[in-house]
Amino acid sequence: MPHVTEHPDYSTELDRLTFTKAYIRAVLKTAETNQDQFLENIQEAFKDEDFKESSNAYTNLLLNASFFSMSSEEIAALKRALDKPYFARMNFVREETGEEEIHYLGKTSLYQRENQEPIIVDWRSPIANLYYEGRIGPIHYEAQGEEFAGNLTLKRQLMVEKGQLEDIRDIDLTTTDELLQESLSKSSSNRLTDIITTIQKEQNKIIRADLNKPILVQGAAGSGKTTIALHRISYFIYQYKQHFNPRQLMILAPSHLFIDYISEALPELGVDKIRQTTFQDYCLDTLEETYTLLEDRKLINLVEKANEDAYLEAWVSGMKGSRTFYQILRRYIQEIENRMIPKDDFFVGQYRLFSKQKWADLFLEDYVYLPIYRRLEKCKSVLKSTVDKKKGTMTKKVEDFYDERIDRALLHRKDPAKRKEYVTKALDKKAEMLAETKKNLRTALPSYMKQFDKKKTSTYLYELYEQPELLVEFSNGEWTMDEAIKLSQHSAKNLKKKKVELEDLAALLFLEKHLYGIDPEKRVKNIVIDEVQDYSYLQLKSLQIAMETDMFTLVGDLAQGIHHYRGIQSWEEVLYDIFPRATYTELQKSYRTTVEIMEKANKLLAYLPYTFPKVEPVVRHGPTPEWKKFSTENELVQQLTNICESEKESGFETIAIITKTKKDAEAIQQVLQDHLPVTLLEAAAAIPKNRVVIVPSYLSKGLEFDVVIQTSWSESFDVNQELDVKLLYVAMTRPLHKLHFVYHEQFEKYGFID
Ligand SMILES: Nc1ncnc2c1ncn2[C@@H]1O[C@H](COP(=O)(O)OP(=O)(O)OP(=O)(O)O)[C@@H](O)[C@H]1O
Repeated sequence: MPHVTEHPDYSTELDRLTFTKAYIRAVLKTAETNQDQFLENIQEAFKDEDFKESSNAYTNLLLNASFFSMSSEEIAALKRALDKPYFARMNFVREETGEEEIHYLGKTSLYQRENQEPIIVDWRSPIANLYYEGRIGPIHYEAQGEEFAGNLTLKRQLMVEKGQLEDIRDIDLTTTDELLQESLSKSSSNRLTDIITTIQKEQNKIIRADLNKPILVQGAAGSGKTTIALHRISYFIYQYKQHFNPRQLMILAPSHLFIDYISEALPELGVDKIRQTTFQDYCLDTLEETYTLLEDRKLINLVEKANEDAYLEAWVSGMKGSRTFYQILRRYIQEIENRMIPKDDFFVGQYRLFSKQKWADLFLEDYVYLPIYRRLEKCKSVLKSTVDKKKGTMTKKVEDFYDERIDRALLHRKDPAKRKEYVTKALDKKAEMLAETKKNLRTALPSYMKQFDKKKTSTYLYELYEQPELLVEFSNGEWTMDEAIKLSQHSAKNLKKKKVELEDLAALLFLEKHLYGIDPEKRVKNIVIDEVQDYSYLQLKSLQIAMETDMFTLVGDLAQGIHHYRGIQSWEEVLYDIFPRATYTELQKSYRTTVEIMEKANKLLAYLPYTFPKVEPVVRHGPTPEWKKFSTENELVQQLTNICESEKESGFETIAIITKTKKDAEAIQQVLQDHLPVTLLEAAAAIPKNRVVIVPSYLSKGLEFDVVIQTSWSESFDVNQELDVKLLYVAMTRPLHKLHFVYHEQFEKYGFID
């Protein structure tokens, strides 16, 4: 490979880099000091620099520069940019002007203060799309609804590390594949990184797809789903920075372990301010009442116990996440709405102030957009103002009635004693009737409102669980009484004590939204869900209803649907039923692992009850997965330590021992900890650096490691069990470079993949 200095444009590029860094330093210094010093700083920054070309032009530009203030985020981004201000350059001859424009692409943009000419163009800007989409030659792009055409004359990668120009590659001479290969062959650091230098065309399409529409991506293991989702958020924030605060965006990840895993990429992409949480935590935080979340052991029990109880739990989970249960909840809400239509008109004393029909019109039509209890409040306030309005007339009617009688008596009763007696009585009666009317005016409304139950969300769900006959009725015959009883027995008792399962949270969110509404502070405008295949129908539907938006970015892989007992079974129901506006894309190419590893993993797909096209690995070769057998504990320890040590020596940084069950993971940690520094990964933990990790397969989903050792000590995989196949598939698709199998001799090699 020729040395970077041999490139014909080396000195131009070096100049440009020096200029850019100096400019950034000057801008930073000024931003951190004050406006008056800006020019002084600029002059100082450049006094020692001797540009071969255009130095006068640069200096002139700078002398005329004016300062404008920067936010702390912009300052942080620029500081990061000092090490690597940009990663690519392109030359574009605009058809309109015929002039050649030179653009340097980086993670953040930088403009010349004096004339707003870009020094660095943000990778998310419209023009940068040319770099990802286009080849050298005629091309066009869109910005603010307008089409621009021209000719792309140069596409160049500039490798800058720690501020030094390390390499220059002209694309179309070097293939994009080669650059990708290099990027993929690097060692992983246990954390996800950004890929802006090597975003592929099909990935770019998803990142930049219409931001006003939901998208659903079915992507093979390692196809970059998580990475793309984060880049899309970054793109969104860039496009809408004037309109959206990043807090209005939320990413829902499967666990805190996963949030830790993606944490490094977030500030780099400028998306660290978005909300990052799990579905469970979001619901617990959003729901008004306080609940205790029961540990979700369904998958563990299915894998480790596989007994009747485990199957029952999983079955209940499926029922509670189903479309039918959603319909049940909807009908239940309708029934609760009906309970809020009064049986009688509203009277104060004998005066009819409001008819039940008028109430029904308000409740079911005018205010239907509000949650039930807010509607109730509204109707109540309408009644209250009617009472207030009628108050005067009603008391006046009483007064007039008695005053007229008294007047008549005064005029026509001749006998003074009788007259006095009559008038006194009438005055007493008047006072009594006025008091009664006032009392009626005071009490009629509160007592009328008593007919409407005020129950908490959890009580409503409890009452539904507790009445299997209601479940059957609202299911429109889709559930049998037996099924409803089973669900009821499983769920009602816990809910009474405010103990909930993950599955209850979706139902509570749905009910709360309809009964009391969701605090606007807790609503977000745009939601990204990773590992969406593990969500149930109801989870997605409730989230969509609670957020009052369909702006979701959903990424997942059905082949990794290890929570399939509750998860969605096909994308059709998500697309047709929940997100009809969504665009659907498939990503078949896998970037994570080698051809040799993917070939083995691909064999597993044939055992799943879906038709998956084979995952195509980006052509990158590595060793074929190796098999090692052991029979004793000592042998196991020996095998694992040998592999770990030799892989570390070969320079691999991250190594994971992946087991099928948590039980096996714990057992292996016990026997291994005196021989190797190992850490057992927990769902709520962070991923340690520089330690071999032991992790059960279901927790490793979404993560990646340089080397994976798949171990079976007391548990093997049954090819006839869908869950087993998926768990093994997840484990086998985690490594970037090498995969080893270390298995107990009692289990034949998993013959189906050999
Ligand atoms: N265009 C690209 N350039 C460089 N690396 C890439 C590219 N696309 C994906 N990768 C890398 O491939 C690996 C897999 O990406 P990611 O974890 O986002 O995939 P995924 O589809 O979410 O996988 P899984 O389904 O297994 O969780 C990561 O190391 C990522 O950096």
